[in-house]
Amino acid sequence: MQNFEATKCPSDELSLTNKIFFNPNDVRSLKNQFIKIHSGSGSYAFLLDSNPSIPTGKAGFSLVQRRWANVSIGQPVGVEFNCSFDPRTTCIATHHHGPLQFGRDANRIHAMLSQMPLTVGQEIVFKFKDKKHLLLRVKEMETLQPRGDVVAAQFGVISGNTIATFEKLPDSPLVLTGKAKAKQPYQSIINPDWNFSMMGIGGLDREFSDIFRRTFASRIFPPDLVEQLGMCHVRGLLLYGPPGTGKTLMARQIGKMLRRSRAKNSVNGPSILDKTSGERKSKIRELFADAEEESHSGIGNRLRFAYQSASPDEHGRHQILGIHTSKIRDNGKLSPDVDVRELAAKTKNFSGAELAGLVRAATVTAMNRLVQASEKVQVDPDAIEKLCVTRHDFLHALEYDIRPSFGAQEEELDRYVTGGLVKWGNPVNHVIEHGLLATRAARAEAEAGADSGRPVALLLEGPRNSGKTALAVHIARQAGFSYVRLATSKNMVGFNEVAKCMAVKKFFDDAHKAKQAVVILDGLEGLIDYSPVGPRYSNYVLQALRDLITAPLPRNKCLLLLGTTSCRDALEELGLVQCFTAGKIHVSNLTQPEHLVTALNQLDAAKFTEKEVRQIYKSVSGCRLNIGIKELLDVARMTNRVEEGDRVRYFLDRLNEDGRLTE
Ligand SMILES: Nc1ncnc2c1ncn2[C@@H]1O[C@H](COP(=O)(O)OP(=O)(O)OP(=O)(O)O)[C@@H](O)[C@H]1O
Repeated sequence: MQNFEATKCPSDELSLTNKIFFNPNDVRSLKNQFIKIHSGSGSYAFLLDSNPSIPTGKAGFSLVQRRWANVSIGQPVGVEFNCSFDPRTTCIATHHHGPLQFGRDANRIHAMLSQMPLTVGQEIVFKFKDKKHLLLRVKEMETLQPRGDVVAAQFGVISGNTIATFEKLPDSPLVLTGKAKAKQPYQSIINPDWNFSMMGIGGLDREFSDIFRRTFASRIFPPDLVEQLGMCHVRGLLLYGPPGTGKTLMARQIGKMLRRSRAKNSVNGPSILDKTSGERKSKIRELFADAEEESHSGIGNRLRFAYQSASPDEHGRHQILGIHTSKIRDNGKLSPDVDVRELAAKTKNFSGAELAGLVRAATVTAMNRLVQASEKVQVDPDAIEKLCVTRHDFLHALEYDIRPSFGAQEEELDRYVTGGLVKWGNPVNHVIEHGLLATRAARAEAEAGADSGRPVALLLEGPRNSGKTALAVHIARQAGFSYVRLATSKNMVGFNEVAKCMAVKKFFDDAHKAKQAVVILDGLEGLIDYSPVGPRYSNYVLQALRDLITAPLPRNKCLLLLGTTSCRDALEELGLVQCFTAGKIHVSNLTQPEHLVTALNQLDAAKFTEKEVRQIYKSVSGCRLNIGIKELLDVARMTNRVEEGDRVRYFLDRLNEDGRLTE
C-alpha cells in the first residue's frame, strides 16, 4: 500500500468517468486497474487512470467521490494497487428483479458500469440525456456464491450476468419504466415512529382498522402494484357521527400516523368561520397549499364527488364490473372464483361509481391481508406475487363497505314487514293481485314509449292496523324495480310544511331519474297533517302531493305509486283519493274464524299448538271477529309470554277486551 495525498480531479469531464486519477509517473503502465483506497473512514474500490495534470504523490478525486468516500483535499489516503476481484465470489448478482430501461443511453451506461468496481454507498455520476447529470448510488450488493447462495457484499464488480435493480429517490424527477418500477421506493405515508399499541383510541379499534383498510392500505403498497390493480388512492375522508364519539381524536391520531409534513394541518371549523371573509379564504387556501404541493407525489388536493343518476341494469353492471376488474385480471391478480356475472346479479341498485367503489373495496380487502399492523405497519415483502382478489373479498366489500345510496333501502323497508307477510285469506291475495296488475300497467306505460307517460297510482285503504303498509312494501318488492322509497310522516317528525314538501319532492325527483321506480306514500293523512278535529290539514302539502302524483313522467320511465290511508273518506273530500287512478283497494281486517286459524297456523311470532288453535277456533265460531293483522300479531306476541295452560284463555280474553270478538 502506498500513501498519496487527495486532490481534485483535473476536469469536470474526467470526473464523469468516475475514476481516480494519478500522475503517469506514479502509476506507470497501470491503467483501468482496480485499486482500493483506504481513508480514515473506510475502504473503497475504484478504477484508476493517469493524467499528467495531477502532481506526483497525489490522487485526484471528483467532488462526488470526495463526498461519499469522506475524503477531503490534502488528506492522506492509502492506495492498494493491483487489486483483483475473484469473479467467483465478487461478481454482483441479483436474482429477482429486472433491469431499468435506459433507452438509447443503455449501451453507453452499461459499458461504463461493466468496467467498474463498486462499493456499497458509492455514488457514480454520468451524463444522461441533454447535459443533465445522473447520480447513481450503490445501495446494496449481493454476490452469487459458487454453491448458489446469495451473500451481501461490500465490494463487487459488475459482470455480464449481473442484474441491476434501479430505484429512484423519492424526490427525483426521473420516471422509471419497465419491471424496475416494482422496486421503486416510495416515501411511505406512514410515520416510521408510529406504533399501533400507543394509539390511545379506546373502543374504536374496529373503526380505526376499517379506516386504515379503506383509506391507507393502498398507500403502503409499492406504487407499481397499485398501478397494476388500476387503483387510485382515497383522497379525502369524512368522519361523521354524534358529538363526542371520537371523531376529532381519530382524525388527530390519523394525523400522527401520517408523516408529519402531511399531517400538520388541522383546523377547527368554528375557528375558521370566526375570521373575516378575506381572512377565512386565505386560511383555507393556506390549509390546502401544502397538500397542493404534495399532489405531485400522489397526495390529492381535491375531493371528488361522483354522481350518477340512474342505476344500470344487470347487463350494464356486468359490463361496468368487467371494465373495473379488467386491469386486475390482466395482471393475474383476480382469483378465478370471481364471477363478474354473479356480482352483477348481487349489485342491484348500484350506480357505476358504487360498482367502481366495490371493486376498489374488494381490492383493498385483499391488500389488507398482506399488511401486518400489530405494532408497526408492515407489508408482506412478497405482496406483489401474493396479491389475489377473491370472491370472498367482493362479498366482504358488499356486506361491509359499499351500499347503494340510490335504490331500495332494504333495511328500512324490512322494518315495515317485521312480522313477515301472513297470507290469512282471500282478501290478502286480492290486494297482492291488484298490486301485480298495477305493476304490469306501470311497465306497459314505459314500454309504450310515449313522450310522457303517467305514473300508475294505486291506493290501499282500510282500517288502522290492517297491514296496508306491509302490503304496499310487498307489492313494491315484488315489482323488482330498482328504486323503491317509502315516504312516511313517521320519518318527518318536526318538519314544517315546506320541509315536508321538499322531502316528498326529492323522492319523486329521484324516482323520475330511475328507469323503474316505486314510491310508497304511506299514511297520506299523516303526510298532509290531517286531523279530524277541525278538520285541519296542510293545504300546501296536499297541493304538492296532488301535483306530484299526477305529474307526467320523463320518456321511457316507469313509476308505480302506492298510497296508503285509513281515512279514505276524508281524503276523498280533499280530492286526493281521485288522484289514484289505477284503483282503490280495500285492505280488510280478519273477519272470519277461518282467517284467524289460517293466520295462527302461520305465525312465526307465536307458536300455537294444533290443539290450542282448535280450542281457539271452537271458541270464536259463531262470534263476530274484526281484528287487524298488526294487532293480532301483537296479541299473539304477548300470549307467548304466558304460561302454557293459560295461553288460550289469555288470547281470547285479549280479543274480547279490545272488542275484536263479539257475540
Ligand atoms: N297479510 C298481511 N298483510 C299485511 N301485514 C301483514 C300481513 N301478515 C303479517 N303482517 C304484518 O303485520 C304488520 C302490518 O302493519 P302495517 O304497519 O302494515 O299496518 P298498517 O295498516 O299500515 O298500519 P297503520 O294503520 O298504522 O298505518 C306488519 O308487521 C306485517 O309484517
